[in-house]
Amino acid sequence: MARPVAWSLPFFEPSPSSSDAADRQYALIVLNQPFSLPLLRRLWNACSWRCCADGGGNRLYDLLGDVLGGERDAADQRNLYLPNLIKGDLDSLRDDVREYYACRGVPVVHDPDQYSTDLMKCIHAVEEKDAREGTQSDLILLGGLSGRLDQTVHTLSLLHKLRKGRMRIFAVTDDNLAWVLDEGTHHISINHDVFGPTCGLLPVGVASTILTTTGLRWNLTGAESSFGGLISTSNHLVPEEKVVTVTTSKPIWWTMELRPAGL
Ligand SMILES: Nc1ncnc2c1ncn2[C@@H]1O[C@H](COP(=O)(O)OP(=O)(O)OP(=O)(O)O)[C@@H](O)[C@H]1O
Ligand SMILES: Cc1ncc(C[n+]2csc(CCO)c2C)c(N)n1
Repeated sequence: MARPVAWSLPFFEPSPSSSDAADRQYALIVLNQPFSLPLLRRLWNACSWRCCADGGGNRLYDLLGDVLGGERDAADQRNLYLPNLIKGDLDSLRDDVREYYACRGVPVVHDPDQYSTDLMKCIHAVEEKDAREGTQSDLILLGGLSGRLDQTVHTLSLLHKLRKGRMRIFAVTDDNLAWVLDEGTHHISINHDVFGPTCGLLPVGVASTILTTTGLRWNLTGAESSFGGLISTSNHLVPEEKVVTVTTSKPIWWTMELRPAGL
């Protein structure tokens, strides 16, 4: 029997405990989807390397321009949030944004391949960076769970496919934090100030799975879950339980709601 996998989420802590911070380092990929400034700040500060996927650069640039005080303050803000890389087929990155970041030394890499998405190109860039620098990053995707349905399903499929890789990959929006739990047992540490009340276990990409849980309002005990049958949506985290456990016979998407005031 494989040992349980422990999941802590230090990138959502205002000041991560030194043991969490020492354990793992994170890379951020900003996708072309809306996000709030508090969410950007939290994730940006938790990551040591940041990359924009094509039009993700526009999102970063525009959000940091929406500050009180006019263009000067916007420029100051943008200088505090310079990505390490912008990469993609560059059909979405605006010329003014490209020029702004290129002038400040941000590499803007054009990869014209039309058989891989900008998200895949950026994940590859993180792998290359890790190989180059001898680091091992976990990955946070900012966006990718809403908007266009084909892109959303692409995110669901890609993280499912990459679940056995070296990197842990999380998808984050202002509404959700979600990732794939591989077959086995998982212990997920929950900060109830940040997450809840709702959560879900979504059998995407598997015919069916057998689930046993603790720490949820509606726990499952050896229950079969499938698209054609039961899916645990609109479940609730129990505030008194600091750890949720999930045992699953096949990979499953785990998703938690973010509290609006949690950041
Ligand atoms: N509407 C959307 N809904 C969900 N995710 C999106 C959406 N638009 C973009 N993304 C994510 O942001 C990344 C960058 O998007 P961008 O708009 O720059 O390029 P795209 O041409 O639409 O996407 P791609 O080239 O990857 O197919 C995409 O690879 C995808 O992961
Ligand atoms: C079967 C198949 N379907 C769609 C595409 C198109 N496509 C997939 S990824 C990508 C890059 C977008 O930046 C594009 C255009 C393809 N090549 N093959």
